[in-house]
Amino acid sequence: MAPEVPSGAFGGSKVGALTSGYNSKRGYVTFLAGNGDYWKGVVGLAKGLRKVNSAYPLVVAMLPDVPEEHREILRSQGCICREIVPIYPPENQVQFAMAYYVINYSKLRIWEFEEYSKMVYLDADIQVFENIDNLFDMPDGYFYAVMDCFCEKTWSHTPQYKIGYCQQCPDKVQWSSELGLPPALYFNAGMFVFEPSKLTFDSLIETLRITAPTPFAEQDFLNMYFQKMYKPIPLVYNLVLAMLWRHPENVDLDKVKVVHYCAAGSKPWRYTGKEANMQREDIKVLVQKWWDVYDDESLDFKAEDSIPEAETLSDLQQITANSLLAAIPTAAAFIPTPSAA
Ligand SMILES: O=c1ccn([C@@H]2O[C@H](COP(=O)(O)OP(=O)(O)O)[C@@H](O)[C@H]2O)c(=O)[nH]1
Ligand SMILES: OC[C@H]1O[C@H](O[C@@H]2[C@@H](O)[C@H](O)[C@@H](O)[C@H](O)[C@@H]2O)[C@H](O)[C@@H](O)[C@H]1O
Ligand SMILES: [Mn+2]
Repeated sequence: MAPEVPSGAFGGSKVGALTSGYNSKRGYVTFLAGNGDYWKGVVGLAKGLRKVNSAYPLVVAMLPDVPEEHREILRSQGCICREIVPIYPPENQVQFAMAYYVINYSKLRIWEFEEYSKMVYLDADIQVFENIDNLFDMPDGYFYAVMDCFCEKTWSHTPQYKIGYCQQCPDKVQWSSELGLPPALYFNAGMFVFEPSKLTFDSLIETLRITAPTPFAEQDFLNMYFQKMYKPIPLVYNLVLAMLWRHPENVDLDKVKVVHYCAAGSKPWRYTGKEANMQREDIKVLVQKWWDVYDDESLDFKAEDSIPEAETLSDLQQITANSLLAAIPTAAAFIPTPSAA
């Protein structure tokens, strides 16, 4: 049962944000943990966002165990590095679909980034091949993400997998009422559009404390928590690679803007081609596309690339800000300069 989401938990009015001393900034955000090789995914993502002329910076929410050497590389690529305190689920005996998923609960810290009014979260194993800044203009108050697929073996613990039901083809296998209600629409948590809010963060943590962990860790938790606010967006914004062999009828690769290298063996920086489906021509093309961006030195960060703060506000917001501040001359002196991210 989804918990009651506190009213107003989806970012106050823009006017509120502007006069509260916070910029209503926008930003992309990813998550980095450990001293392994996911930093390469973040570098690829930073360069990919630059290649498609994204108007907003990339913030990296990183656990304390990310070494300084990796942080320096990310800063040199224009990333805004934000160290976060880890979040662990309650004591549990759950068998996570992947053992390392336990660290993914720390992703929840991005709701504390209140200096941003709206953010797009992207896993580090995602690449953006076409500009998706339009996502920031979708109506506030909802949680936007792409629907996942239940057909991979990683889902074998679920009733839907056992009967061959998948939300990507709901008419193929009818959901049996003996199993209770069909699963609610379920999103992949590798990419989503959200509004940072301390109120929401506190509610998330409060709810996490009393929620038994499940195999897909924070992805299951976020699906439960935002069930009533969730709005599916087209899969072009997060192509979960398994869709290529599980639901090819739903995929038009020419239209895909965002590729999520989440299938086993598909992380480009570790690709060997040995795992199932990794010898597919489309996989090889997508892995090469990732490397073409990663290796493109013309996409490396240069000081002139930096986005002046003022440009992170849309024209309308800037006008609103100016007219608001003009209307309250006394207060204007006291609104603190927004802290840097
Ligand atoms: O060792 C790790 C494992 C995961 N991650 C982060 O956690 C996200 C989720 O893990 P992953 O993408 O591997 O899960 P999948 O989408 O493949 O299930 C990654 O994209 C990274 O942003 C990380 O930084 N270091
Ligand atoms: O911690 C749980 C993770 O769950 C999700 O990955 C899964 C999911 O997509 C399944 O549907 C696939 O079958 C599986 O391969 C894939 O790893 C998110 O991508 C990741 O960010 C993270 O939330
Ligand atoms: Mn991922």
